[in-house]
Amino acid sequence: MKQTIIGVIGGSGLYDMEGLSDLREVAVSTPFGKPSDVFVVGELQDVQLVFLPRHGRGHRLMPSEVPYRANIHGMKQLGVERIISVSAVGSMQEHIAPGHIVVPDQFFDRTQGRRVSSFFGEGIVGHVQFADPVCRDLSRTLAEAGRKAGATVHEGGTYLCIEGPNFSTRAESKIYRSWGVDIIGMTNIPEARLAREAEICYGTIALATDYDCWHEGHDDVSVDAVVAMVRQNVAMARLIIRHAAEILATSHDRACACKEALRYAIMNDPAVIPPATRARLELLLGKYLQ
Ligand SMILES: CSC[C@H]1O[C@H](OP(=O)(O)O)[C@H](O)[C@@H]1O
Ligand SMILES: Nc1ncnc2[nH]cnc12
Repeated sequence: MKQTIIGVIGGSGLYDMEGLSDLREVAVSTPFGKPSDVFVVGELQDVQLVFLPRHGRGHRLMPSEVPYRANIHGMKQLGVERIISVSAVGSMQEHIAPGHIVVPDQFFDRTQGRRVSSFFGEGIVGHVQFADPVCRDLSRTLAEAGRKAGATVHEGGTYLCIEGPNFSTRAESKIYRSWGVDIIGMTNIPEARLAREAEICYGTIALATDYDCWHEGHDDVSVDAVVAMVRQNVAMARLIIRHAAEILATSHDRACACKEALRYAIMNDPAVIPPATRARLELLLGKYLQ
């Protein structure tokens, strides 16, 4: 039986995974530059787990500096079919308290166009569906794994992605709340877009660390507060991943549409795609450009 291969992108405060066996580090080069760090590959609960710290070890990269394309391409090269993103987020709703877990089902993009969030371009035009930006099956698994780990889990919710690196102004925070968003962060939207183009399932375990700056009864978000809350919950995040691995170990074959996201996405007459572009996208598109 083929082994399930899961990618984990660790966010703020999660720079390694404990409990992996047969550990090895894999440096991957991609047509889109160098990933955030070397990938750590190991076995967990009968699945192969591929771990990458989003901001690099030592947290060297700002949200707008993360090489998102290289990270997702690297995951694809290593055979990853499902990516679990772990992220620290601010809560935009009273009932989502710091320490709670949210598994978002929607994203709202407030980044400023400084991140390249598509593999297309340079002679190839593609448009993938993105109405449901996360994999429903993977997200259901993450919520189940979260409950099993004893976390308070909010299943579904809208993650608003800002450019950063600064946190929001109070006016922005209040306006975002009036839009009905649930959580706020700085990293997930490019990853979700690129994972979809790479036909990889994407789901997020978001740890609420603060109430941003809208809540009069709580301090405004600060790095200290985020780091303290992540530290308190990092063991739980790891346990959720372990439970998710347990569930996914027996469901290697994906029933979702993520695995075919590119089938009807390409606009080009294949004859006009420049050879260099075709070569660069071979891993992602080769099967559709025969
Ligand atoms: C340290 S607070 C801001 C920082 O934390 C979140 O990162 P990640 O999604 O990688 O956990 C947020 O998006 C910001 O990058
Ligand atoms: N309030 C907040 N805004 C943006 N990113 C965050 N990450 C954690 N808390 C955050």
